[in-house]
Amino acid sequence: MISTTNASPPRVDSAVRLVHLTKTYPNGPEPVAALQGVSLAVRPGAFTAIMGPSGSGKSTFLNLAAGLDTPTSGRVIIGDTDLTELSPDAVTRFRRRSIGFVFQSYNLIGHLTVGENIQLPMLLDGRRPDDQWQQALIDSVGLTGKTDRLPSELSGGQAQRVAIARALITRPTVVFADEPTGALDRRTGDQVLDVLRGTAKRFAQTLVLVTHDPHVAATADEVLFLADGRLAGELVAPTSGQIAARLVELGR
Ligand SMILES: Nc1ncnc2c1ncn2[C@@H]1O[C@H](COP(=O)(O)OP(=O)(O)OP(=O)(O)O)[C@@H](O)[C@H]1O
Repeated sequence: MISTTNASPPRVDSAVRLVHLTKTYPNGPEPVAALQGVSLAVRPGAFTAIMGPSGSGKSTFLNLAAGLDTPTSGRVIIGDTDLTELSPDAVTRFRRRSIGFVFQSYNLIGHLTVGENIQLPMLLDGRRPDDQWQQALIDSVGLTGKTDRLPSELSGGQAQRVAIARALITRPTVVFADEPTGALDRRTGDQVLDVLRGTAKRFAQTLVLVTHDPHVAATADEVLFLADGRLAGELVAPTSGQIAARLVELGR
């Protein structure tokens, strides 16, 4: 279940809870109100897609929810931790442990091997991943036998599989993904999406994904729509046709 109101959501057992979230960018004389009072809760284990017309606030939403940027007002609660009450250093530490992020452009470290890239969030946190868990993850994303390669020796699809394993290695409370198939051709993108969705389901990983692609969003449990910085409805397990129709209504 996901709650999508512009008012305060009921207290629920949630992986992500946003309360009256606003973000205004001080763009000279004309500040931009990119988010205008968004409240929602994401159920643990759910796969939620975020969609909306260009400029509707999707990237702003993702950056705030993942602690990459700070809101103008409102609260971001991941599990039972309110990010907006933490110091910047504490947010960085919390993100390492409890938030995974998959970028469109992979963001792998070029001189580290596949295995080292995957382990990095654990190592930065002064921990070592459990060998069995790491192997299960590598197998699940289809990188068995490729852990000694360098990123330059990988295809785009393989690189994104590394990024997916890296995002999940800490068993975070939530993984956020920003257009994770946007740089891939359709066939490779579909395979990577299957890997992301399948691995998240297998390990009961909460996943929140921003996409422009109705075909990608149609694989989610729920699709949330943003328009002009506000929530503009949700669809549960929709078809890509239903999603496309909703986007047309919202003036995609
Ligand atoms: N760093 C920034 N400084 C100033 N304005 C910004 C900044 N980032 C975003 N905006 C503005 O905030 C609004 C929301 O932008 P955002 O990037 O969140 O939308 P989006 O839905 O992700 O768009 P797109 O689908 O085109 O990527 C837009 O009007 C945008 O111009």
